[in-house]
Amino acid sequence: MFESDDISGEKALLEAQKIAFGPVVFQTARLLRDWGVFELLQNNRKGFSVETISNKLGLTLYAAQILCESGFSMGALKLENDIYTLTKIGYFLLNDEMTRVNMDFNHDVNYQGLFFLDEALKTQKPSGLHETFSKEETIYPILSELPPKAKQSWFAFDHFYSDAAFVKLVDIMSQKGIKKLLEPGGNTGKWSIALTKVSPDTTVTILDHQGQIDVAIQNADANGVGERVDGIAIDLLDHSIPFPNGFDGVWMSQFLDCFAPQDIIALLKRSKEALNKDGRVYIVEPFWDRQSHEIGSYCLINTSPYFTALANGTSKMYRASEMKKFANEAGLEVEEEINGLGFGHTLMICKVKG
Ligand SMILES: C[S@@+](CC[C@H](N)C(=O)[O-])C[C@H]1O[C@@H](n2cnc3c(N)ncnc32)[C@H](O)[C@@H]1O
Repeated sequence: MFESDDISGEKALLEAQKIAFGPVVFQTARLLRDWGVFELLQNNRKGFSVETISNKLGLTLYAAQILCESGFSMGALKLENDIYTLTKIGYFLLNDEMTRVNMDFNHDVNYQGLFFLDEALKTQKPSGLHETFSKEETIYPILSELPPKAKQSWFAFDHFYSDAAFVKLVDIMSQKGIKKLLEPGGNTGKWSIALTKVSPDTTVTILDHQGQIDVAIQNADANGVGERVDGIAIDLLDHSIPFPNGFDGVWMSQFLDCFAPQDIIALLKRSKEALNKDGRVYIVEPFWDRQSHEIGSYCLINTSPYFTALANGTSKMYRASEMKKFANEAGLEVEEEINGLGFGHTLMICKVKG
């Protein structure tokens, strides 16, 4: 994975420039996508001159030149005999859903805040969040109050990955005969709704901030499962508050990555205390050491600085080996691990250590 040293010095120097100009190319690629250049060229395979592109899209010739020349340099556009056409990279930038949600998330949520990454890494506070959106300790209490584009891109990013994993997970979990499930970080209720819809004997209790609980309850009502989805507003970082107990399972999806190791261990201990005798803790995470392709690992590893600068200053995307260690320290052991769910999520089923 990421074997980058097996290239010529010249290639390496070019790769280094791609990193040095990364933010520039990111912005031009985004505008080539959002201002219709990629789409125009996708619909016209023979391509157009920059003059025609500028005329057809109502851009100044200068704007079209700036964007198309950058598009050519990044490999998203081909330039032959003064005619631009779309390449495979341009095709993915335009059409690939994962690329789109990653780009929107990085622009609308992260871009400005990442300028403060150094301070965030030094202070372990989300300095980027403080400089852009809010003075709160973490992004989570204000998720539902983010500016509209940031809010939309945050939720689209979160849901894109978990929704894909939920398809198979609903199958797996609906066969477990769970009556009472506790869901810390249940967010807008996507999982609780998906599961209760196919499991008529299951009830789910969400623990989250009030803003998310309100949306989750509204969504559950709209989906006809409101009677079996409830929520408790709580600051999950206050480890002096025990979880409610008597549950067959505690479900945490894309949730533990929002916390530093010591908080994960404390949350897992509180989860353990919430279980019935034969209960299990279910951890769903995209671990970067469990990806079948380096594309997944690349996306996950580079999501971590969002957690530093914007989310909380302390968490990251973890490796499965790290999570196993945390579970162990909390008095749990991983009984089963199911990999390859959705775009590369893992389900870790944990039982209380005997
Ligand atoms: C990344 S989202 C996970 C969403 C969902 N479980 C999924 O799989 O898509 C994390 C959730 O944890 C909640 N959360 C994070 N820190 C929290 C805290 N300290 N107290 C309460 N909820 C918290 C957030 O509000 C958010 O809904």
